[in-house]
Amino acid sequence: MQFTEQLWQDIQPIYKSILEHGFVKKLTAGSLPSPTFQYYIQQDALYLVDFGRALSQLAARSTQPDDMLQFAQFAQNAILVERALHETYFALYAIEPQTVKMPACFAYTNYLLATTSLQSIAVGAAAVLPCFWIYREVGRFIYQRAIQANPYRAWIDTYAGDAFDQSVTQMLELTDRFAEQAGSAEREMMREAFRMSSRLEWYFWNDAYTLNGWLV
Ligand SMILES: Cc1ncc(CO)c(N)n1
Repeated sequence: MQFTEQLWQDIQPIYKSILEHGFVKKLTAGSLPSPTFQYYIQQDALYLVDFGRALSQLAARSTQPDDMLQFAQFAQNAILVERALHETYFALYAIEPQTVKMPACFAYTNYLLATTSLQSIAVGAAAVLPCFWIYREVGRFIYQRAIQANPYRAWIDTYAGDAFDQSVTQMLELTDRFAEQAGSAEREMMREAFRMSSRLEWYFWNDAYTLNGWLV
């Protein structure tokens, strides 16, 4: 079994909770209230900048130029997607960027930055993998069920599309290669990082769904 197959098995209960979450259900049905989606988009714009920063960190720390190029391209893409959010959804809803990260976004971005900075590249790669992989799977899940006139069609098409699929495949190959070179203790840390980021993906949607803010 490929290492990444094991990672996916590990998170089955988390992934199931994501597919069953009200945010994903209502996004699929097209009935997600627009303030909920706006909250999500505003937090995601903040998330994507730090996600790009985490990927840049992995690029800088790569020992192989090919890996460096790959991570740098992923980082560039995160910022391009962030820009696209502004051009589409921020304009559509006439909303301003948010400046405050809410709890899930704060936890997730800080986790990604700390892990890609302080742990090995292999563990850092495992921490960023759910951002790719879960979005592709959730994107496809929604795509297969959503009607054409879904108001969130552009979002669905991005994550169910070929371009995103290609980067996920590349990220999976990288992770499996890192795992082959890692010892068993490091592989355990990779599993732990993958699981933690997967859990934080759930929290990210849950914060939007509940319009969660700082309670104190
Ligand atoms: C929270 C989150 N995770 C993953 C992605 C996809 O890169 C995204 N845009 N936002």
